Amino acid sequence: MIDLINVNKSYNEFAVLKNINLSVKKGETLAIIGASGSGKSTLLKLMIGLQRPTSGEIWIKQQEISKLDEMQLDKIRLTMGMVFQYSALFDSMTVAENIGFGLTEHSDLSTAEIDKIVDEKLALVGLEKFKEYMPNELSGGMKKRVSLARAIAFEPEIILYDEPSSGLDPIMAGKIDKLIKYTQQQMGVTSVVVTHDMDSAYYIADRIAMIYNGEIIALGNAQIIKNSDDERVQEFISGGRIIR
Ligand SMILES: Nc1ncnc2c1ncn2[C@@H]1O[C@H](COP(=O)(O)OP(=O)(O)OP(=O)(O)O)[C@@H](O)[C@H]1O
Repeated sequence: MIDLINVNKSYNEFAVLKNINLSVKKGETLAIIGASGSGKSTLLKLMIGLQRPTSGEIWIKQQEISKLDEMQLDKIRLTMGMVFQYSALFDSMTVAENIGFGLTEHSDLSTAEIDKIVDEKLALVGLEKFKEYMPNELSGGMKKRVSLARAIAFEPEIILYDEPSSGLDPIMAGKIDKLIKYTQQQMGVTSVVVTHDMDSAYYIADRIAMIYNGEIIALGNAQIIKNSDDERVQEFISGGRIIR
């Protein structure tokens, strides 16, 4: 579904990602972990064509996207949802308008049909009562949930999440995790989730990839990551609390 082949990304002379080879299978949830600045968000941006690789190939559903123009990329993006780190809602639109925006712009659905979908997705994220609110009237966590509702409204085949539960209280973070699992189990969505939260990664992901200085240094299910004999992995997953 998503295949990165020998991908390198540099900003000016600085190599952020080095020779990344990674495949995400249809219906799989892959978590990407790694220290701040290790290149996780850049990896997500490459997958949705917001950044282009310096070299290498990025395949989304049998199409190599790294050399497509913006119009061709837009077509691919219509099959993908993205939940950004900072919600990225349209400030001048209500919650309902934000969630329905993609459908209004890119589908032939009637206003009533879109409204029904908006209601369904708002119920999924527990924000039924906030339909007519403006983003600036919501807390950070609520904005994140609206952003998630917007991403799933379109029923995309792929959803990319950039730290979906950061800044949320544990109960809300748990709810977001359950929703991510729901999109996989009920909608068959293929997901890539950047997270700092190891409990979340173990819960939601089929496999976890750890990036260290722009390279993938570990890849596998929770058991493989937990049992890794790489000190850098152990240090990260224990939150630096390893006793040497
Ligand atoms: N547009 C850009 N121009 C120049 N440098 C960039 C750009 N975007 C990211 N970088 C650099 O690339 C490196 C990786 O950034 P990236 O945002 O991918 O890291 P990250 O692992 O997602 O970090 P965090 O966990 O803090 O969000 C950083 O050193 C950052 O300064």
